[in-house]
This record gives sequence, C-alpha cells and structure tokens, in this order.
Amino acid sequence: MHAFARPPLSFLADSRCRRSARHCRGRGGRAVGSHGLGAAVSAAALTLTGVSAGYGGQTTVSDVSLAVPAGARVAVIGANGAGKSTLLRTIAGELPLMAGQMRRCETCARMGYLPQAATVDRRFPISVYEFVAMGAWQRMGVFRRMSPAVRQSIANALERTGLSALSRRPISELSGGQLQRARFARLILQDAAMLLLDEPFAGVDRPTREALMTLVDSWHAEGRTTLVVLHDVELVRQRFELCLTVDDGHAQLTPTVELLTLRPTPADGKSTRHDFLRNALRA
Ligand SMILES: Nc1ncnc2c1ncn2[C@@H]1O[C@H](COP(=O)(O)OP(=O)(O)OP(=O)(O)O)[C@@H](O)[C@H]1O
Repeated sequence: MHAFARPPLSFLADSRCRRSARHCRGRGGRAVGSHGLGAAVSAAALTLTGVSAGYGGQTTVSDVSLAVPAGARVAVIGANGAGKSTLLRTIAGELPLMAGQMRRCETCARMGYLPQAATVDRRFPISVYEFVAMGAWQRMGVFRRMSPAVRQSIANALERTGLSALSRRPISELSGGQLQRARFARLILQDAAMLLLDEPFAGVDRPTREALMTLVDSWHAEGRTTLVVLHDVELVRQRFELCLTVDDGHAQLTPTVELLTLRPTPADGKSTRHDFLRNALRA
C-alpha cells in the first residue's frame, strides 16, 4: 500500500480546505460533489457584509456587501493593483477580515483556492502524480494511505487534465501550461463546492485555456460556485454570468450582460460602468 506523507504547507497553498464542511447544493437546490450532503439549500453561497480587506492595517478594498448565488460563475475583474487578489485571499481565509462579516453557506465552506501561478515553488522534488495526489490528502486518513478509490480518482483527474502520460515527471520539468493543468487536477480531487481561481489562464496557450475553461464549465454544470479573476473580456462575456468588479477601493456584483450593454453617456460626459469594464480589462 502506498503511504503518502503530509505535504509541506507551501505545497498545500492552493489545495487547502480551510474548514471541513459538507458540499454545496447548486442551482435549483441540486446536490454537488461526491460526499455527504444534508444542509438546507441556500440561495447564496457567499455573503459579504461591509467587508474591508487589505494588509497591515492598510485597506485595499472597503465596505463590500454582496451575495454570490450558489452555482454561479463569477468573473472577478478590475485593473492591475485594484485589489482582486486581496479580496479573493480574504474570501479564501488567507487574509483576516479587516472589517465586516463573511458568511459562506454551510455546504459552501468547502473551498478550493488557486493562487496566481507565480506563487508556486516548483523546486520541491515531487512527481506530477504526487503533486496532484495532494488534492486527495484529506481523504487519505491519518496514515495517508491511498485506497483504490483514491488512486482511481487521481487517475481520473490526470486524465481529465491531459496529464496521464506525464504523471511520473518531476514538477520542476513541467511547462507553465502543464503545471497549471496539474494544479487544476489537484483541485478536481478536492471536490470543493466553491472554487476561487486567481488568474488561472495567465500565460497559458489557447488550447490549454480552453481545456481548463471546460473544467470550469463542468464545475458550473455540477452546481459548484466559481469566482475567477480574469482580464479577458471575451471570455467574461461568453462564459460568466456575473462580474465582481473591483475598482477604486470598491467592489460590487453585477450581471455581465448589464455591464456589457451599458453605453457611455456623452451627453453629460460622465463615464459609465461600461467604460470602467473596458478600461479595467484593457489593463
Ligand atoms: N502582501 C502585500 N502586502 C502589502 N500590500 C500588498 C500585498 N500584496 C498586494 N499588495 C497591494 O495591495 C494592492 C492590491 O493588490 P492585488 O494584488 O490585490 O491587486 P490585483 O487587482 O489582484 O492586481 P493584478 O491584476 O495586478 O494581479 C496593491 O496596491 C498591492 O501593491
């Protein structure tokens, strides 16, 4: 039987589930995930009330109040430095709340958080298989033994991300796109009800982006809630029904169609959220 050692903390950074919880019910109260269910259906996966986020007493985003519907695909958009990552890290529990309250529905507390790829330390000498298997760490029990079911889940995740042939390769020898596939494979194993992805498509080519976006779509179809930091306006328009815009220290949730159909109002010379969206995504 293969024993699996507890991975170092730095390697759990984007696979950690902060709190144990049952899985979410998605749109229409549909159950998602393969583990136990039973919590009451909640319309909101995540509720922020007067939330402020930042670093060392310095507020980056303040007084955020919004409710993310369970099962929604939310694009988190805004200019460089606006505070998207800060907000995502706060929702993930990586940063403490500076003010306000955050509530995740009971079943949505099981989260998968994928920080920007630049944060991954690839020097640790492990194979793709071992790296991906960390996503199943919570299912391996106290002796970290891999059951046949866990092995099968790992094999499935590798296959879904197109990495089966690379499973023995050290992660230090992966390309950027291959590493991103491995990070997604690890997320699959987490079976999280809510997924927070920070610029998951940065630096990947179009086929890889499409393969990974297909996974996001499948999570959506399963009723999981996804918040994805993006800079690609076409992708936002085509695949995300809600936008969490972060701008000038504020954040709000708006239907994508509403953002994209707003027109500038040259009569009074004021800019609109339509202008903001375009400007933010151009950054
Ligand atoms: N660890 C940190 N300590 C202090 N300030 C930070 C830290 N990380 C980010 N900041 C600052 O917080 C602000 C928001 O940064 P953040 O990374 O959240 O922006 P972003 O919208 O995700 O940007 P980008 O699109 O460039 O990734 C910036 O002014 C940044 O300099």
